[in-house]
Amino acid sequence: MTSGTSVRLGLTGSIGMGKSTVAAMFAEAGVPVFDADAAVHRLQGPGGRVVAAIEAAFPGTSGQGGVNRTALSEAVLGSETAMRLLESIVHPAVREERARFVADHADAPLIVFDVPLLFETGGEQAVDKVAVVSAAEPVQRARVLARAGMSEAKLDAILARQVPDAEKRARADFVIPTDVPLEQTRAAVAAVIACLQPPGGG
Ligand SMILES: CC(C)(COP(=O)(O)OP(=O)(O)OC[C@H]1O[C@@H](n2cnc3c(N)ncnc32)[C@H](O)[C@@H]1O)[C@@H](O)C(=O)NCCC(=O)NCCS
Ligand SMILES: Nc1ncnc2c1ncn2[C@@H]1O[C@H](COP(=O)(O)OP(=O)(O)OP(=O)(O)O)[C@@H](O)[C@H]1O
Repeated sequence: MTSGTSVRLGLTGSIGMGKSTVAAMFAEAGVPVFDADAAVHRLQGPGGRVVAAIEAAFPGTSGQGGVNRTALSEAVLGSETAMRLLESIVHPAVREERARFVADHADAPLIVFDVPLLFETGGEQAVDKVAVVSAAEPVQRARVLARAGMSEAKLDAILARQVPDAEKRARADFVIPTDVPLEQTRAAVAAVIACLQPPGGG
């Protein structure tokens, strides 16, 4: 690793596993975090630069507030062709935002990319190490099904498009558990930081 470049940690995990919670722990520890989902919300929000392309591809799925995610979700979930079309619009724009983030944090010893679809999009090629956030399936399902607008069918449609948790754990360099007390999750985050960013940045 030449000087001046950051160690890049990919942070991923299936729906409801705790990525956002763990990403916040990295941020609290002073590690710059790129949140891909937040980038998608910006890009799809009011004035977002992919709104016009999404409306052209999926007429009626946007309005004054940008993309109507409920309408868009109904238009694409369950259709592999439609989801791939949506991804072809959104993912390049996310990659551009990620490149800007890297340039803005060139001197940080460690940076984190919080990317839900890291393995699904080959994003692991762009990072040095991967940490997977994981919990037992019943815990995961209970969390997600407690969300407004979620259903068993929608959850299963999403999970069908995500690399299984067991495969993510096998391919990861680190596994961060979230079906444990928050302090244990926080300790796991600290251990990953200590491993990748030794004191003194050595
Ligand atoms: C499909 C959409 C409209 C659903 O929006 P909605 O607000 O209902 O759900 P939300 O965005 O919170 O996603 C819920 C869960 O689905 C997962 N998910 C989102 N997109 C995808 C996808 N293309 N493939 C598999 N899982 C996905 C997320 O990781 C999350 O765990 C939205 O997720 C979207 O625009 N996805 C395409 C862009 C994308 O691939 N985003 C993933 C992060 S890079
Ligand atoms: N260590 C933990 N102990 C208890 N609850 C946790 C822990 N970590 C995360 N959670 C809870 O799990 C739920 C899902 O967490 P979070 O929103 O971070 O998941 P996510 O992977 O970002 O979800 P999505 O993929 O849908 O965006 C939240 O209610 C969060 O409070």
